[in-house]
Amino acid sequence: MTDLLHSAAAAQPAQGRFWGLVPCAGTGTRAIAAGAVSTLPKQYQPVAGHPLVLHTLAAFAGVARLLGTLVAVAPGDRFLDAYPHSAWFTVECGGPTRAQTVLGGLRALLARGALAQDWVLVHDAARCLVTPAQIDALIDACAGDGVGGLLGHKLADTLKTAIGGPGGVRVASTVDRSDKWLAQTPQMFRIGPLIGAIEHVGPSATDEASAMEAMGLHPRLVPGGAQNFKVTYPDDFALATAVLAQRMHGGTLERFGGARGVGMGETPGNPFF
Ligand SMILES: Nc1ccn([C@@H]2O[C@H](COP(=O)(O)OP(=O)(O)OP(=O)(O)O)[C@@H](O)[C@H]2O)c(=O)n1
Ligand SMILES: C[C@](O)(CO)[C@H](O)COP(=O)(O)O
Repeated sequence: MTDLLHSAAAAQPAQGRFWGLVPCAGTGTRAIAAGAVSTLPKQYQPVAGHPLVLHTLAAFAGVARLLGTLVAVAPGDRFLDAYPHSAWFTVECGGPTRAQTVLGGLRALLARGALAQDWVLVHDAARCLVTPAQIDALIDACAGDGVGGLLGHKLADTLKTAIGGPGGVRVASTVDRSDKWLAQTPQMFRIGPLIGAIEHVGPSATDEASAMEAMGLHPRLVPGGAQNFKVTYPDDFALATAVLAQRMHGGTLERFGGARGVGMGETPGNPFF
């Protein structure tokens, strides 16, 4: 894959090169119900018949402009060895927090031929419903931007703050939601500035945009969609399965016929792709 990475990078103009980076080193403590039979990390739990992260990676494989996608896994994690594909490769650079995993992945991209001015699209392994069209829309919206940006979703519900006390959790106030968005991924920034921002803000940054914001920048918000949610709680597996099943049976699962020819049997011995 490294050779392929270098030759693919050499073939593209340096100003408009795009990489994927999928942090995949979490454990999913909120998603795995207490007493669950399987303690596999959530990104490897079966969803619509396949490990969750493979749906995520299939979407990235369907985006022609990506030179490759680095999947940042925990040290010693060989789960994805069983699913080789020309569009992605794993690096065991997972850290104790998501930001540390992302930082390890960014440095690994540079070590493998990416340039500091290249764009990177960082995307949660756990957002398995993203589509190639959404990823392309983010690239279209941000490739000419001086900062970069992210997919987001405007808040649909009334927003409350809470106070806890002996009487249980109670409403403290209702907040104006007119300017509130839920931050989604992918989040797209140039590799060099993003490394600088994460190093500056430290390991607790929960997303790339907040690190860039800490540098005084204002990332572009690009509408994603309600379906691009993050599988976080036990109920989310059923919801993700239902959406994927509907897309498969409705014939709208474009990721299976993506730009890289992602279809059944591309990789011998791999039943998914
Ligand atoms: N140290 C970490 C923590 C998280 N992630 C990744 O970051 C994404 C978003 O994080 P989240 O949904 O919070 O995943 P977990 O940390 O696994 O979940 P939890 O907080 O419930 O344990 C996931 O794809 C997860 O694998 C990571 O790569 N490295
Ligand atoms: C990056 C993210 O998906 C934006 O919503 C999210 O912050 C990651 O999950 P976490 O629970 O904050 O680790």
